Amino acid sequence: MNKYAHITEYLKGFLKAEVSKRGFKKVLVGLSGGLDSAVVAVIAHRVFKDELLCVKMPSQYSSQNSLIDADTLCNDFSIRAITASIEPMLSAYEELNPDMDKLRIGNFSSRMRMATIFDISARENALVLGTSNKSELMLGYGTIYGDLACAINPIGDLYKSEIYKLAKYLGVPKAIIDKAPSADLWEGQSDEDDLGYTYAKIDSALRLLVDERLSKEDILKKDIDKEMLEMLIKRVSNNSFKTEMPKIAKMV
Ligand SMILES: Nc1ncnc2c1ncn2[C@@H]1O[C@H](COP(=O)(O)OP(=O)(O)OC[C@H]2O[C@@H]([n+]3cccc(C(=O)O)c3)[C@H](O)[C@@H]2O)[C@@H](O)[C@H]1O
Ligand SMILES: Nc1ncnc2c1ncn2[C@@H]1O[C@H](COP(=O)(O)OP(=O)(O)OP(=O)(O)O)[C@@H](O)[C@H]1O
Ligand SMILES: [Mg+2]
Repeated sequence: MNKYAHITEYLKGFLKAEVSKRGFKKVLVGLSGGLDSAVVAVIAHRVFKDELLCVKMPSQYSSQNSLIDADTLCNDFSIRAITASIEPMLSAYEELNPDMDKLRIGNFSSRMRMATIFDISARENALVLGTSNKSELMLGYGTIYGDLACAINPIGDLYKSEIYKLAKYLGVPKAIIDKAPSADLWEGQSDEDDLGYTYAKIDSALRLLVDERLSKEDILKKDIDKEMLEMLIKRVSNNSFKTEMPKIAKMV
């Protein structure tokens, strides 16, 4: 069996077991029009069919292409979807806080989406599926208690470069595969511009650092850019809190 066919079957089994173990039948996916949520939606649809509901949550900063790409995916795969705009909440908060920079607006947008989809999860008696990949999780490239929040994440152990291959295998529309990954939190945002390097380069180094646990010295012998490696080591260490539970004071 092809590697990505095998991964798909494994993730279908994982989702089925984990959702049923928690006593649920329905799942939600926040659908942005980007690659990660498209892959999660297509795999979840194979398992849950009409018990999957995708939630599109545009803001005034979402690009028009993202909205079109999300609709194309839903049409191609007959996936159920609703729209819940975060624009009114975001505008109201921005009016009260006119000094916010784009990073704060972006993180606030991400948390408004989290609040919205978790409210819908209560209404629908459904679980929220996560869409953060391993590259993002390792680098802390996501908003804590925002897009990182979920009940179950099927793609958190797959690097972005693997998500591309999985998307191709699943038949995700070409427009979604071909466009640059973007958090779409402000106009023109691009993951690879924010991070400074392509995911192909980042993932090659992360594999050596995280999976093979090689030392910095040994990684540098393998033709990896020194500045990038130093950035990655710093990010992995500084952002590890994003994948941990809050520390609780133990009474002694
Ligand atoms: N050591 C520590 N232990 C526990 N908590 C710690 C902490 N250091 C900071 N914090 C807390 O964490 C906050 C900072 O983290 P956070 O709020 O996440 O924000 P931050 O890491 O500053 O920014 C999030 C990054 O992820 C990107 N992003 C966001 C959303 C979606 C996507 C996407 O790809 O779709 C990408 C975004 O563009 C930005 O580069 C601090 O304000 C503080 O409250
Ligand atoms: N407009 C939106 N509507 C619904 N959900 C969204 C929206 N924007 C972001 N999200 C949620 O936040 C997640 C994080 O965004 P991120 O950009 O990392 O993933 P993506 O858009 O699915 O893929 P890509 O990284 O290729 O752009 C999305 O997968 C999605 O679940
Ligand atoms: Mg995106």
